[in-house]
Amino acid sequence: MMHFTNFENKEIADQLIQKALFYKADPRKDLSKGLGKRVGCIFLNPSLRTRASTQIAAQNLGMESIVLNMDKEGWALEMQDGAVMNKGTVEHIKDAAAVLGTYFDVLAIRAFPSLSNKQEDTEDFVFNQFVKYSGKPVISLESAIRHPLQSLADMITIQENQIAGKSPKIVLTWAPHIKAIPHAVANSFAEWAIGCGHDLTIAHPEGYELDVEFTKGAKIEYDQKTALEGADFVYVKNWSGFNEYGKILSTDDSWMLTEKHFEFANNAKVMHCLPVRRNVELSDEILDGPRSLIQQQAANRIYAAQAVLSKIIE
Ligand SMILES: NCCC[C@H](NC(=O)CCC(=O)O)C(=O)O
Ligand SMILES: NC(=O)OP(=O)(O)O
Repeated sequence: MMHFTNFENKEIADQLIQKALFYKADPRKDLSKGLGKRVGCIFLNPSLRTRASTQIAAQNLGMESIVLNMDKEGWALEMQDGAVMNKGTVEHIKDAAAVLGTYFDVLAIRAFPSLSNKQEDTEDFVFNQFVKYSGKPVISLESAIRHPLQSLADMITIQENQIAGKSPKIVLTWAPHIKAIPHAVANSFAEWAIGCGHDLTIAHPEGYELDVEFTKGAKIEYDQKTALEGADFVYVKNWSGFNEYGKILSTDDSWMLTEKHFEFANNAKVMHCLPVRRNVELSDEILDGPRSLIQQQAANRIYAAQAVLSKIIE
């Protein structure tokens, strides 16, 4: 495996899940595996979990990690080939990524979408500029269209909580938000859940259809109540319009999950990648109650990153 950017196949996903569970049982089992290796974690956007868990994962493997908050501390990067750089940008991605490639054995990049330039976002243009010019294995720390380390942690969490012998019903439901939010977490969750062979229903108001590249194989349901019936796992996430790109199309607060939504899914567990807008996307009673898997998901981010780093440095 050269890069870790998307779901490849079920066999690799299962291997990564097993490896992550192996590290969860004994985090320092491979403490010398990464000795002498260095990962550069490049952030073009904010992060709590991804920033900390990736560094802890590297440390558990004996690797060094260096974090660069390029959005705040780096030079303003030019992304366009052939640009005449006589305005705000200071350094071309060609030069910056090539330098990073000489400093690090592995690069890990967070590059959110603009939510205004659909074509560039859909091509994952900024993220792929790092891949193109660094010449090193690249791990996605959430790109414009995917968040695979989150999805791997989510698949681990589902495996830990599913009832043996029962194929779980998984629902990804849209929830309200005050801002236009990226599609990456929802896209990736759908890609991984479907790829891992799960039964996935995606519920959202009409107009919030995600890119079908990620959702083919899932049932689409416009009525949240119908979607939630008999659910075992409910993944809550806001995203902005994809067809009407980057737009907020609904603020209907009846989509905010509360305990009363679980009348016909009493045993359902609730998942969210965090950060969550409490009492906008999800109620306090759910987040602080026995259905919530949010802390387990966040904990599993360490072992997901450790499994991926371990495989990449092999
Ligand atoms: N890395 C996890 C989620 C990151 C991002 N959330 C946000 O931007 C939340 C911003 C806010 O709530 O103001 C998203 O949903 O893709
Ligand atoms: N879930 C997640 O990726 O969190 P951060 O944005 O805080 O890294």
